[in-house]
Amino acid sequence: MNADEVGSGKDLGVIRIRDARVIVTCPGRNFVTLKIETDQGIHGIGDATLNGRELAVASYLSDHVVPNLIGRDAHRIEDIWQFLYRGAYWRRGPVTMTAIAAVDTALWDIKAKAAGLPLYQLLGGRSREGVLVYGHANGADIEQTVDQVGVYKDMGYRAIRAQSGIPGVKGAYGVGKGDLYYEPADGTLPTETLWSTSAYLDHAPKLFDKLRATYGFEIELLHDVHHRLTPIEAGRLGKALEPYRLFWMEDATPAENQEAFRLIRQHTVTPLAVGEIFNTVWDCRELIQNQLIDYIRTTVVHAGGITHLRRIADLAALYQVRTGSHGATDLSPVCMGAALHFDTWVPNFGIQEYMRHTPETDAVFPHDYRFESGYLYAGETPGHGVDIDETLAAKYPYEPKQLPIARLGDGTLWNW
Ligand SMILES: O=C(O)C(=O)C[C@H](O)[C@H](O)CO
Ligand SMILES: [Mg+2]
Repeated sequence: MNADEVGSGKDLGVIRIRDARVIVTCPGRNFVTLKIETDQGIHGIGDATLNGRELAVASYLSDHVVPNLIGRDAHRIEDIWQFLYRGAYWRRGPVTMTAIAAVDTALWDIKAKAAGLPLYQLLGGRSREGVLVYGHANGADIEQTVDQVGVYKDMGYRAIRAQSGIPGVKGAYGVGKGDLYYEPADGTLPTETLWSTSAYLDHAPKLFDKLRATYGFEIELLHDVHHRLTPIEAGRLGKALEPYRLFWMEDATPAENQEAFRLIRQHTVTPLAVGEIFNTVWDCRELIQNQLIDYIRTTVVHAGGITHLRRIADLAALYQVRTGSHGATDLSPVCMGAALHFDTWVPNFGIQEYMRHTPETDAVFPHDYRFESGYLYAGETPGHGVDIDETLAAKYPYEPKQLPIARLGDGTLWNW
């Protein structure tokens, strides 16, 4: 942001929204960003990226939301949130909630800039110095994954998610091309992958056995099942992984049926994390209130912005469920910046996922957060500390890309 945009703290009267527009850019992968401008010269931005379905949110914003924003007081974040949620009549869902999140994030950015404060100060101030993050180590086989965990350890990570290719399974989830920048949305039409539960259940404990034998128990290890097991299979895996003391087992089974997690809980004390595809508190209310999970992974961009994420975190706090926000590369640096301010404040913080963006993406979204010794630190710039270079963004036009699908050996469509 420009120095002349920083408010004196006296700009908390009415501040009118003058213009709002959607910017779609593809510096290696697609990102959708909403930029809101005000009559005070202050602007705010919000991430609106929904991987593989980007243009649906872009249209929702441009065609249906932006006309409703012009002339409104940007300080009335809660009222605008309620207007967009209740006013649409059609509540919830990823497209709606991602669009609302973009508006909400941009408005918090504006309010914090107007106040001359970093966003975490407006949320209630600092609860911690740094935000513990986990990185992604993956490899084509166990040996490669073990080596990659070493690479992340050497970079200073204290918590590492480990995924490995599975013998006989083409395109197992989470296995990239061996570099730091894994991106699964890789085809104009979805890439078809294969899934075998029995091969996976046989393989996964061997990976963690080797990791603990190599690196001991000081490092935190995480694992993402990516929605592929039935509840009883997930219970079995959780039990098999208990000796390796995972920080969490993520998305062990699809969570439309929240009750399914009770069965998993009955069989294992491996901590459970879920929620990256949830959009509202209603998607996780039973999971939280019945203490069926340990970490809730809802994030700023897909769960209605800072305003709604705070409601989810407050409910979770009542039940000792901690946050562990999604932070894959399809969430733009704008989401990451906002998430880090949220994480710096939220009392029941657990961990933050952090997949590094490519240098091209970082150049389009200049930001002030930084990584050091396993922690990310939100900056002190007023606002959420992330901006967009529109000239550079315009050099990377949208490219249609979809996420893969998975099938069983007999051709049955499974969960990717
Ligand atoms: O980062 C994770 O935990 C994921 O599961 C990443 C998702 O596959 C990704 O965000 C889909 O777009
Ligand atoms: Mg995941």
